[in-house]
Amino acid sequence: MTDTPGIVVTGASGRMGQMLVREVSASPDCHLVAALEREDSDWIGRDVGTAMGGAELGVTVTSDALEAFARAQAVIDFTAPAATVEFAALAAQARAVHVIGTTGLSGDDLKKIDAAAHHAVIVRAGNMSLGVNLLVELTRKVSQALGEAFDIEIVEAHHKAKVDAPSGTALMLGEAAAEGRGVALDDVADRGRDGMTGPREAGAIGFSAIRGGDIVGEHDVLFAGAGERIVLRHVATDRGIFARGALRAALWGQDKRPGQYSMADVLGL
Ligand SMILES: NC(=O)C1=CN([C@@H]2O[C@H](COP(=O)(O)OP(=O)(O)OC[C@H]3O[C@@H](n4cnc5c(N)ncnc54)[C@H](OP(=O)(O)O)[C@@H]3O)[C@@H](O)[C@H]2O)C=CC1
Ligand SMILES: O=C(O)C1=N[C@H](C(=O)O)C[C@H](O)C1
Repeated sequence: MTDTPGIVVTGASGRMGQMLVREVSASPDCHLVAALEREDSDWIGRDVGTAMGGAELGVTVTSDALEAFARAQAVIDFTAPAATVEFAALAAQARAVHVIGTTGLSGDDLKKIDAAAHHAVIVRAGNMSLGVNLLVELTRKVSQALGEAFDIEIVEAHHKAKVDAPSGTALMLGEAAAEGRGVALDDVADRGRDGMTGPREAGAIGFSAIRGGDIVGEHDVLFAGAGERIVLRHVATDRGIFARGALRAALWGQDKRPGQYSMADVLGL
C-alpha cells in the first residue's frame, strides 16, 4: 500500500486519458487507483497499461465511477460535457478533488459544476499548461494597456477530431482580454464571420478556429492597431503539458476547502 493520493483517470482510452494514465503511473507523488471508460468500451475488464499497448499497470479498466471515486483522493477528467457533469456530482459525493479539463461546457453544465463545488474541491481550466496560463495573464495586461485603439482577434488551431469551437483556451484568452478592457466577453464576442459582414465592430473581440491533421493546440492573440500589430502566441507540441498541469492541480487540491479553483490559483499567478 502507498500513502500517496490515489487518482482516477476518466476517459482512459482518449488522447488525454492515455497521457494522464502515463503521467500518474510514472509519478512518485501519487498512484493510479482506477481507469474509467464507458460501459460498452472494449477496454472494460482489461489492464489499462496493456490496453494502451504498454506494460501491465495492475489497474483494470472499469465503468463503475462511484465505486472508483470512493477509493480515490482525486479524479482527473478530460472527457465530454455530459460525462463531466455526471462525474462532478459523483466526485462531490465521494469528496474527491475533481480536476476538469473538459471544454465545450454550456452555461447549464457550469451551474451544475458550481453546485458540486459546494461539497468538494474542483479545479477547472480550459487549458492546464503553465504557458497558456501565463499567456492569459499577459493578454489581460496588454488589453488593459492598449484599450480599444487596438482590435483584438483570437485565432486557434487544433487537430481534426476536436468537437468544440472556439477552444476552451481561446475563450479563456477572450475572457482575459475582455476583463482587461473592463467589459463582459458575452457583450463583445464575434464568434464567426461569413458573407457580407460589414466592417468590424469597434470593441469586438473576434474568434477564428482552424481544424486539421494532428495539431495539438495553437493560440494567437492579435492586437491590431494603426501601423503596428502585437501577436501573443502559444504553441503546444506535446499533450504532456496538459497532463502534468492536471496532475499538479490534483495534488494541490488535496488540502483545499471545497470550492471552484482555476489553474491560476494552482500556479499562484
Ligand atoms: N484543459 C486542457 O488543458 C485540455 C482540455 N482538453 C479537453 O479534454 C477533452 C477530451 O479531449 P481528448 O482526450 O482529445 O478527447 P478524446 O475523444 O480522445 O477522449 C475523450 C474520452 O472521454 C470518453 N467519454 C466521452 N464521453 C463519455 C461519457 N459520457 N462517459 C464516459 N466516457 C466518455 C471518450 O470515450 P468515447 O471515445 O467512447 O466517446 C474518450 O475515451 C476535450 O473536451 C478537450 O477539449 C484536451 C486537452 C487539454
Ligand atoms: O481538444 C484539444 O485537443 C484541446 N483542448 C483544449 C481547448 O479547448 O483549448 C486545450 C488544448 O488546446 C487542446
